Amino acid sequence: MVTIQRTELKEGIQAAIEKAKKNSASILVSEVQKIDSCSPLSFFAAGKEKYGGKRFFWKHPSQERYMIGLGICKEIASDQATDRFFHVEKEWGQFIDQAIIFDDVHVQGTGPTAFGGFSFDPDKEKTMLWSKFSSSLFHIPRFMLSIMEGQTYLTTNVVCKEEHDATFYTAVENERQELLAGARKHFMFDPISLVDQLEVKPDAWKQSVTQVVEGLKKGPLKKVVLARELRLVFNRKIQIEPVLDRLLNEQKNSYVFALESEGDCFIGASPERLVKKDQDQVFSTCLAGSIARGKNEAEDEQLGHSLLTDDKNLIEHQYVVDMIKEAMEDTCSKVTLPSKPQLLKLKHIQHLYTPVIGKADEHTSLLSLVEKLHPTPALGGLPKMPAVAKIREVEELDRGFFAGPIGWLDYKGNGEFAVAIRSGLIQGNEASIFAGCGLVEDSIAETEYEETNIKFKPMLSALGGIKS
Ligand SMILES: C=C(O[C@@H]1C=C(C(=O)O)C=C[C@H]1O)C(=O)O
Ligand SMILES: [Mg+2]
Repeated sequence: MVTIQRTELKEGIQAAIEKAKKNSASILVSEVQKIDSCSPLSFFAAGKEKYGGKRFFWKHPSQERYMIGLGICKEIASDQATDRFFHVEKEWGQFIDQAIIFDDVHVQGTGPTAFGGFSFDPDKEKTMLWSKFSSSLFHIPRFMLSIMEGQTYLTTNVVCKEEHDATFYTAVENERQELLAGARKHFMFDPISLVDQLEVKPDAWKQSVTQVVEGLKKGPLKKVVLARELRLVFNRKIQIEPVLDRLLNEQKNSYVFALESEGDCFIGASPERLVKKDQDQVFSTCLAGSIARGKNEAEDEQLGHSLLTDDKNLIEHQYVVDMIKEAMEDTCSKVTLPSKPQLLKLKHIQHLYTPVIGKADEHTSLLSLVEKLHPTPALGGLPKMPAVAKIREVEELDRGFFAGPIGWLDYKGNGEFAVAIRSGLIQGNEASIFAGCGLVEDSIAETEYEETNIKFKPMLSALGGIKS
C-alpha cells in the first residue's frame, strides 16, 4: 500500500528508517513541494558537477511541461529480453508499494517517477556503442523539477536503509538547499566545433533498401523501417546543456529528451508520441509519411499538399493507423480517430499525422500499452514481428535506444512515452546520430536516403553541425 501522509520529510525519513529496520528493506520517502519558478535548463546545469552522468531531461511539446531529474536514488535496469515491460512494471510497483509519500499537490508529473526507456530490439546483438545502456533502463531521481502549466514543483526522493540515522535528514536537506541555490545561477558554455563527419556505409545502406523493397513486392511483409548512422567528431567534449538549449529553441513541437547513463547521453527531439495514459484516457499518435519543408510559404504549402495526396506516403501512413487502431481496440474502449491524416509541420520536415484516443480497460497499464504498441509500423514495420526480424537481419546499425520508447511512469500509473527518433548518442567528444525511414513496395532507395538526410537535421543542427 502506498502511504500518503502530511508530515515533514524529517519525520518521514525517521519513520522510513524504522520501517527499513523492521522489514530489512529499503524504503522510499518522497516529498513534493511547490517552489519558486526556476529555469529547467539552469536546474539541469546546476546538477552537472554533482550528478553529471545521472540526469534526465524531458519536455512535452506543449511548452508547458518539463521534468528534469538529478541523481539516481533507484535504478531499474535489465538486459533480459523476455517480458521486459512486465518486469519494469513489477519492480517499480514493488518499490512504490512500501513508499512513504508526502504529496499535497497531486499534479501529474510530480512525485515519485521512473524515467527511462527500452531499447528498440532486445534480441539484436548489442555492440560497444550502447554498452552504457541496459535494454530496459529507468532512473528514479534524487531530485526532480517539474514545471506544469506555469507552476514549479520539486520532488525529493530518498531511499532509507536500516543503517541510516537522524543525520541522514540533515545531509539531504543541505543537498537540496545547495542545489536550489545553484539553480539560480546563469551558465555559460564554450562553443565546440565539428572536426569530422562520417556517414556509415551509405552505399551498403541503399543496397539493403533496394533488397528489402524487392522483398516487399513479393510479400508477405508490407513495410520495413531501415535506419542508418552518422558519426560526428568534435574538437572537445560535448556539453549536453547547449545541445538541449538548441533543441528546445528549434524543435518546439517535439518532445525534447535526454537520458544520461554512466557518462554517455542519449538525446533528441521527437515529434512522435507512442502513448500517454492519464487515468483511463489513452492517447497515441500515427506519424509516418514525410516531405521537406518549403523555402517559402507557397512552396511549403505545395509540398504539404503533395504529401497529403501521395499514394506511397498515404500507404506508408495507413499501415501505422491500422496497427495502432487495432492495438488500441484490443486494450481500450471508445477508440476514436480522424478518417484522414493531417500535416504536422516541424522545422526541417513535415509528416502525415493521425491522433488516436481511447479509454483504457480496467486492467490496461501504461507499460502493457507500450508493449502492445512498440514498435509501431512507423519504426518497425508490418507485420510487426517478421518486420523486426528483418531489421535484425539486414540493418548494420545497433539501434540501441534509437526508435525505442522513452518517457516516464509515475506512482499512480500515469505517464507518457515518446518514440525516441531524431536522436543521437553523445560519448565524450563524439556523437552518433540516427535516422530511419519506412519502406513500402513503391519506395526508391535514393528518395529514402534523402529522407534520412532531412531527419538527421534536428540533431545535426543542435550539435552545431549545420547552420539552420
Ligand atoms: C524513423 C524515423 O521517423 C519515422 C519515419 C517516418 C517516415 O518514414 O516517413 C516518419 C516519421 C517517423 O515515424 C526517423 O526519424 O528516424
Ligand atoms: Mg517515409
